[in-house]
This record gives sequence, structure tokens and C-alpha cells, in this order.
Amino acid sequence: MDISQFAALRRELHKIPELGFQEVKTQAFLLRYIESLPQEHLEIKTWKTGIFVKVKGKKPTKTIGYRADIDGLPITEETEYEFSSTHEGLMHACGHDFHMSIGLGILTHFANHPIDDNLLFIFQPAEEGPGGAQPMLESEIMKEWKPDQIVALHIAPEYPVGSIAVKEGILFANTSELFIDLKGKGGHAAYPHNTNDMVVAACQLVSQLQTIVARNVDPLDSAVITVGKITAGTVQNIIAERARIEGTIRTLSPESMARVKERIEAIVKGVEVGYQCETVIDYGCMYHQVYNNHDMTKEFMTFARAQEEVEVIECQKAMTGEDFGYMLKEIPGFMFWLGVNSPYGLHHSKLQPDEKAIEVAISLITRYFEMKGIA
Ligand SMILES: CC(=O)N[C@@H](CCC[C@H](N)C(=O)O)C(=O)O
Repeated sequence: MDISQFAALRRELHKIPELGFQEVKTQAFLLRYIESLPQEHLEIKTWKTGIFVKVKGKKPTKTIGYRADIDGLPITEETEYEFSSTHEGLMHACGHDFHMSIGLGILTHFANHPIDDNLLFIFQPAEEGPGGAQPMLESEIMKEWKPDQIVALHIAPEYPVGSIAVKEGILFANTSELFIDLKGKGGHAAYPHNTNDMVVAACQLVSQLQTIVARNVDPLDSAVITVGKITAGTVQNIIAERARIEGTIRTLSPESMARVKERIEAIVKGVEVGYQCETVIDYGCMYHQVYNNHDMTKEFMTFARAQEEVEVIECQKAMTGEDFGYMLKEIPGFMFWLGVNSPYGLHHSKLQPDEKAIEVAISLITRYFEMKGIA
């Protein structure tokens, strides 16, 4: 198998990023490739814009899963790659093009060289939102093909190529999106006393939200409230009638998530009374923490440490979120970081992961599955 072809596939996928549950071209591209493989041991089923591929084992006693997310982000690419996104305003800025091409590489190997156990490849839509993992888990296909163990990776710009980073237990946080709409009374810029200005209310609210992590969360626990977007108003000399705040909440414990939300609701109520406006809070999609199974992670770290070309870093937990957490809640397994050495981080318009990491991941996971998949 020529591993360099998977960097080429990654470039093709990089050109066509699509948002969650709109991954129509991505699904068609993946299917075309998967259908070009020897079909003798494969069973393919589509689910919405996702795909399940089962590689039937020779004498299976279990099924091992590999999950790759497939959606892109609403970011305008600034990499100057020859193979930049052809979809305006959209980019694979979270490495899902890597996750898919690595999945195709591992699948290609096992379509040609099946092992004793079954393998299940899950190409999952909508990781960035609204979340594809949970509905995929509840699907009839998953009920029939549910793996006994499951693995996924995520690219890590901050680690060098050739390294992976992982830990037992909690790896990623609990997350919840946060949308707050404010409606007051707009009017002429010169007559503020006749209005309820939602620009001022929204600015106050954003500042007050910052006090929650500082004052209401146990300092030995961790939480983040990030407001990534504010929209308000129409032009410079009209007082804004409406404002919208969009953000995300991250906590290491489910208890802190409940506490943070309780405080957000109290503060929003205060702004509502103080600014005589109407408010609506919507928590959008929520993800369960990524909790790595202790025994499987330990076994994987021992295995990876024995591979000459891989450096294993025992990392800290991160406040990122991943709906793979839902899969790990039901299926023993783990997620690990794959070092890709990019000067720009995840969700950045100039993210440039090093493609040499694709080969590292394909050969590491292939060998790991070969070790695990002996009946
Ligand atoms: C790995 C990663 O970057 N995941 C995203 C998941 C986002 C979930 C949701 N849209 C939210 O913002 O809460 C992340 O931002 O951590």
C-alpha cells in the first residue's frame, strides 16, 4: 500500500469542507473511494451524511471501531495552499480532513488484509455542531454493528510530528453552546433616554459573564465561558433594538456545568430587569466529556511506546469538547492527540498540519488493530 496516496486524498477532502449534516460532497467522495477497495470483506451503510463500513473478520470474537469526524468549520481559509477550500467561508480548520484520510488508510489496509476480529469504521458528520455522535449511536445500524471497543484521534498542532499525546480518564471537557438574544427598544442615536440600548446591555452582560468562572466555580475545578460572537444594531447612528451573544461553556465536571448555567440565568435575569429588555437563552448542543477507558489507554500507551518511530507524551486534560465523548460513554475506548506541528492552532484560518503525521497515524493504528484483533 502506498501511504503517500492518503495525503493526496486529504488534499482533495480539504478542498470541499462542509458544515454539519451538509457533508454531501464529502460523503460522495468517501463512498467513491471506499467502493474502489476490494469489496469481499466490506459492508457499507450510509447514515444521513455519514458512513459505516464494516470489515468482516476471519473468525471474529469482537468488533473494534475507528471513528473519524467529517465536517468543516465556518472559517475563511488563509493558508495559501494550492489545495485550499473551494467552498467560500468554509474550511477544514480542525483537522477532520486528516481524521478521514487516516481512516481511509487504515481501512484500505484491512480491506486487503482482514484480521480475525471485525472492524467498524465510522465516518461521523457534525462534530463541530449540532453533534452527530449521539444520534449515530442511537441509529439502527449502530444497534446492529455496535463495536465492543472504539478508538479516535484528534490532530494536535502543538505537538511535533511523530508524537502522540494521551492520558487515562478525562481528556476533554463537558461542553454546551450558549446563545443569548436580547430585545430592547431601538431609536435615534441622539435620544438615548427614549430607548433601551441593547449594545450597552450586551456589553454589560459579556463583562458580567466573566465573573462566573472567577467567582462561582471552585478554583480546583475548571471552567471556561467564551463569547465568540456578538451581533447588534444596524448602523452607527441608530440605537440597537436587538443583540445576540454566541458562545460556549466548558467544564470539567457536570456539577460545574449546572452551576455555571444557573449563574448565567441569574445574570441574564439581572440584565433583563436592569435594561428593561426581553431575553432568551438557548444552550444549543451539549457534549459529554471525553473519558478515556483506563485499561485500554494504558495498554495503548504501552503498545505505542514500543513503536520506535512514535514518542508518547502523557498530556494534561484540555477544555476542548468532542462528541466522541458520547461514544466513549457507551463503548470502552480512548481518544488521543496526534502531533501535527502547526504554527497556527485548531480553528485558525492558517492551520497547516504537517502531512507526515498521516503516515505515522495510519501505521500506528494499523499495527495496534493487528495486535488487538487476534481472536
Ligand atoms: C476539538 C474541537 O475543537 N471541538 C470543538 C467542539 C465544539 C462543540 C460546540 N460547537 C461548542 O462550541 O460547544 C470545540 O470547540 O472544542
